Amino acid sequence: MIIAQNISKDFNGIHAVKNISFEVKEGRTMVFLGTSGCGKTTTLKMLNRLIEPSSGKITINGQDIFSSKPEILRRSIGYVSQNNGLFPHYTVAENIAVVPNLLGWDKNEINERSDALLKQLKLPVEEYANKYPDELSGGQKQRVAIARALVSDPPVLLMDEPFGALDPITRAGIRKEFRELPELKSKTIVLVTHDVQEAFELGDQICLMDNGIIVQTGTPYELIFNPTNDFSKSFFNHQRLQLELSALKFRNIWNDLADAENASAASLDSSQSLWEGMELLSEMNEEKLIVKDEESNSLKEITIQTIQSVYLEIKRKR
Ligand SMILES: Nc1ncnc2c1ncn2[C@@H]1O[C@H](COP(=O)(O)OP(=O)(O)OP(=O)(O)O)[C@@H](O)[C@H]1O
Repeated sequence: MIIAQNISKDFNGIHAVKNISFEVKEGRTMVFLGTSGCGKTTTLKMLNRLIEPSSGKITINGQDIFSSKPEILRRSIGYVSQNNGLFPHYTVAENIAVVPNLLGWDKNEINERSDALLKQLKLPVEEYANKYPDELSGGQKQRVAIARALVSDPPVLLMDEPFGALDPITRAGIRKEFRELPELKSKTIVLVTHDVQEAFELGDQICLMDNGIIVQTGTPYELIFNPTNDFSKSFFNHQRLQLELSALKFRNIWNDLADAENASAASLDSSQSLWEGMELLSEMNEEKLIVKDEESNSLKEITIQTIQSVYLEIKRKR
């Protein structure tokens, strides 16, 4: 768990971050979202002391981060920087091995761990381990950067616009894979983005920032349906429909869906969003799809029409 209390950062008179506080629960993902220059990266980098706060207190899993040297602190915090930060003269395998070498792992252990990660990240070892970063596509470089950040299994992962340099299609694909990576399920993650859709897909919680302060913190649902101020309300206006459908999960509307009978296989689970349901219905060119709720072990069916009418009913009631 990360707790930041009243943290600020001044750069020679520029108040980049102004007395903000937030908490990230263990195993959860917090996304910092906001316009360029609002203080997201500065906030992120204060968590691993790449930037030293001007004031405030930060604890990670109960430990004051200022009680140990920054180099020691960073061994338990994975970090993916904006431009992937790979060493150009190191191969993929060598890039991934940097931290394990510092930690004194033996060669076999390093190979085994890095092979397993490359496999999870869909970069076959035989093909990629000996390549150099400039022989990789943008998406592949980001995967290597993620593998490198995860190699020592740190409990906390910080990511600064990890998919920022990718085209929208690659970006959406890698984001989906990222969400499903088993390795990430138990990590406490703080991610910075200016992409609203990305924040809604990846964040359990979103901190919306403007001009060095946190304007609102909440789940995607809270931010889109219950904005507490004019900034939050207008920030999402240009993509409101898509974001509302992304924030609504099938489990939120479970009782409004028809039971599915004789269903062989479910295509979606109830933690997925109405937006994902619409995308899949159109991608698969199906009239109906089955959604499963793991908790109650029940199945429901969805169509574009049911999604539309449930959504319109929710809007009507508000
Ligand atoms: N090293 C620095 N020296 C002086 N000013 C800085 C420094 N780093 C950041 N700033 C200023 O602090 C403010 C916040 O910057 P920061 O990089 O945190 O914003 P951001 O929200 O991450 O923006 P972006 O999305 O463009 O990366 C900006 O006004 C920026 O110019």
